[in-house]
Amino acid sequence: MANPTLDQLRKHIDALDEKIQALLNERASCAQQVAEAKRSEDPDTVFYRPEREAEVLRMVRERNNGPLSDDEVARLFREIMSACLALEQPLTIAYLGPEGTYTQEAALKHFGHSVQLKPLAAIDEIFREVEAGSADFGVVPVENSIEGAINHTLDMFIRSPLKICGDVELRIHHQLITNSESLAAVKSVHAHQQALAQCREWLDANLPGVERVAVSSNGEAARQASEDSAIAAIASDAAAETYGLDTLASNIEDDPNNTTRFLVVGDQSVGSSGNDKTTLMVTVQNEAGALYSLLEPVSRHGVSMTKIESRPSRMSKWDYVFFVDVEGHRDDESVAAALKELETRASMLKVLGSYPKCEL
Ligand SMILES: C=C(O[C@@H]1C=C(C(=O)O)C=C[C@H]1O)C(=O)O
Repeated sequence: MANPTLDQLRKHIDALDEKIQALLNERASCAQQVAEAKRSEDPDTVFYRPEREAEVLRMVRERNNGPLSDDEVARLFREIMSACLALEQPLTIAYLGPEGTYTQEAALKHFGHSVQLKPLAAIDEIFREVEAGSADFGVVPVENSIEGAINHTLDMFIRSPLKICGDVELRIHHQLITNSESLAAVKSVHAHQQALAQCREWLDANLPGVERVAVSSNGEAARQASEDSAIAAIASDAAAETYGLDTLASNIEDDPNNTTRFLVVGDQSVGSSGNDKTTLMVTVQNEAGALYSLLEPVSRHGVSMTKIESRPSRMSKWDYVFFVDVEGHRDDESVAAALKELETRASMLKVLGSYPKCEL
């Protein structure tokens, strides 16, 4: 059709929408049949399969020809799978709240919007909630590109039996959100002290002399802003959505690469997706060369180590627990061989989890 009219184009979109909707429902019925198939194989089955979801997202990206970007189609399919899974089994996800935190945004990015979210006040509460089975999974921050590791999260693994089932990276974009009409009407800016620090230059330039108030979280700051239009909060898009606030200025962070990584914790062992990583927790005797001898088999078996973090063991002074990330799944031949040797050299080795590399 040469130069179709607006009316013709809209009719075409209506026809396409009808097909998309029918296909979505066909996919959803298929997912319901998958649930039956899983149940007949094993009555105690888990319906959520992160390794399969990662594979679906990888295929979506690989076959994408635009004009929608790979990220955009992956995000759409993330939501489709979320809705399909909810028909099989609605998931409850505990996260570090209150509502409107970046952890909430990370939870929604990873699981999609068709889950039941449960905001909790502290990292250890999230672990306890999942351990008790009151939530299926938990989402907690683990490191920030500026601030470094979130020690509290790492320390939880020393005592918790939970496993890592996935991770999510989130670019931290700070928004100035408020009910104020304009910057001039803002009398104070509320946020977590880290967010205030990360937007210092912007605040100096755009809101000089305006009071800055540190509060317990950016979600709490947004809640306060929703009750008083003289207050602006620094928080996420999710917080603006949750509390019905307008965004007066976007992406006001001084460092545009500010990124936080979150862990998804649960009691599920995740199968191989073909593009995975494995997190280990190890301790060694406090003696010369111990750490080298521990990691030597990792390199000899051609396994690539991408990260190492140490924390006091809390058992005795100057004794450390190492958190090590390697590429691959624990069932991969090379990783399994390295782990077998590592076990004989470490005083304690725990595989915290093998999980798909983030596809979002
Ligand atoms: C449909 C399935 O169950 C769930 C839903 C998925 C989907 O919608 O594609 C993928 C994995 C599972 O979390 C499946 O395992 O294939």
